[in-house]
Amino acid sequence: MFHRLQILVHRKFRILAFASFLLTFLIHMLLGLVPTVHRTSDDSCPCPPMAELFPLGKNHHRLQAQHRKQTLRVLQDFSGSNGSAQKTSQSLEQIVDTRETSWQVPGNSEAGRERGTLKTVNYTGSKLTALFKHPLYLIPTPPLADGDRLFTVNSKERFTLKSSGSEEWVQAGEKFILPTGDTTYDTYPTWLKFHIGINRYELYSRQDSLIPQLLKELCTQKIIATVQKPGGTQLKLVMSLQNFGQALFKPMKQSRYEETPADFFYFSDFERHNAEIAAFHLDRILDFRRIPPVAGRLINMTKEIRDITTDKKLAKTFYISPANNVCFYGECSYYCSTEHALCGQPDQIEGSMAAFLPDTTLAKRQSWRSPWRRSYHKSKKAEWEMNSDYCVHVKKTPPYDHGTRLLDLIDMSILDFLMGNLDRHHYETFETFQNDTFLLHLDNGRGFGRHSQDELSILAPLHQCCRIKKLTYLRLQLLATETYRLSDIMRESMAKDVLAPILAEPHLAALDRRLRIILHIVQECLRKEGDKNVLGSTDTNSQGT
Ligand SMILES: Nc1ncnc2c1ncn2[C@@H]1O[C@H](COP(=O)(O)OP(=O)(O)OP(=O)(O)O)[C@@H](O)[C@H]1O
Ligand SMILES: [Mn+2]
Repeated sequence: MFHRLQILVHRKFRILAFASFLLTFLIHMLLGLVPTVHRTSDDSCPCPPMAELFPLGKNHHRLQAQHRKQTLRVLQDFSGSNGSAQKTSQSLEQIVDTRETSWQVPGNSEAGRERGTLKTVNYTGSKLTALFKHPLYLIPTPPLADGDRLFTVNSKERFTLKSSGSEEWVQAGEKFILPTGDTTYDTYPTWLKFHIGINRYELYSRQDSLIPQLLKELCTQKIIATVQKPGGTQLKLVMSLQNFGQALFKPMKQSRYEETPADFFYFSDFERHNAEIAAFHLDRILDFRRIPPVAGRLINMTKEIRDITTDKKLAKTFYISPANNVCFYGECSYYCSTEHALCGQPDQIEGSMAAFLPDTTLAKRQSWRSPWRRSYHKSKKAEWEMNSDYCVHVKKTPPYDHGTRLLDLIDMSILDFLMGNLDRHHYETFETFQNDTFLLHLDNGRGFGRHSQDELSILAPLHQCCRIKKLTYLRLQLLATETYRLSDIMRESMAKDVLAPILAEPHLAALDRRLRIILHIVQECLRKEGDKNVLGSTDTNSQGT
């Protein structure tokens, strides 16, 4: 009898997990496949009813064809000849009160337990709110032209389980609460709004209630299915949420208060869940908006992983430790053994929940090797480490010879230097936008390992190329002022996370120190090479914001 019950429960979970996957897939199909009709389209909309959009196979081909058809937007001319853009940048410089800036480089759960040690901050009001109201954070992105959105949306189609055309969803639907609302858009779940908001210039927009809502859902929505994410070196899980959204879960592998030992190579350190969370906040504060939203969450390993996983191999790695805690180690190419097991207290474990990007069958991504990647070898050096003229070659090599790609990469090195991330071997872009788009900064788990050392080599792209986006430079200057001090803003931004404090105070202090180092390097470049060469003309566009 008990055995039969077990089979029944198991089957039910499998159906649920399958239904969740299918639903996610179908929603994207639905959005991607509707003939190109923009939200503003009028009554002449030739959209077929959703039922006609299936079966999947047929639609998959149609989708690919549509993606191919999307015409590449002609490169905007953001060069110095664009008078208005130049004027904007000049006036922006005046916005930053440089009197407040210090240019001197100086001599160059677990969370709950440590909450008491948080530094007392003696300022009133919200520095974060003030920052996001600053003119440097209000510069609009360019108007979106055809082909600038990742998905085209049928403006008339409301999101309902029935409209999905999937029997499984409709059956599973009783258990799920779907959004309702007056407009079609109101009926989309938050994760879907996030996906359809992605465009050539940004992963998400600035002043939007969407991201706080998405973060909230990532840490509160019921987890209905959990499986391992294949690929990569360390264990990570894909969790399906009650509203059919998905998250990439990285469990806590080491304490946020434990500094990476000086003798460790960057490639042998464990990833840090808190680094994933902090990286998202930092990226947003720098106004890059190139990291998918990440929230912390305390997971019940028994109920939210073991009991609901359809992954037998994963379930088999669960055990009870001598201290009576629940542990598991999963399957992966490194660190997936009893010696590296993840243990809860007794079955609660902290982790990071990253909002999932759209499925790659719907929005293909291109992976690029970083020209400044490390050798990933104990004694071998990469070319850029031996050749100080390395940037000259990079500048001549596509896609770095054109548009803002090199400047985008320099932005990324600034982000990585601030958090001490040496592990940026690749970056990704959405293929449909080809070479003229933002860079996705995925995989930030190796940041925030060391606070007592500043790894200057991460800044090699800035140092060797002596170029930076003007707007990045202006924002960095702003964040070096007392009023908008980076560490204060980061502390405040991360305080909203359920796992706060996310970063130990020495890591926050390191941010301010590293920021001064970056500014010092830029100033040296400006002194040596002049504004025109350093603050490259291609960054005067809004894409550079
Ligand atoms: N938020 C996300 N949504 C969807 N896919 C993601 C997301 N974040 C990362 N990925 C994909 O998952 C892959 C593995 O993720 P990640 O790089 O963080 O793991 P990893 O174990 O550190 O991998 P590696 O060992 O190769 O560095 C990435 O290459 C990326 O394509
Ligand atoms: Mn990694």
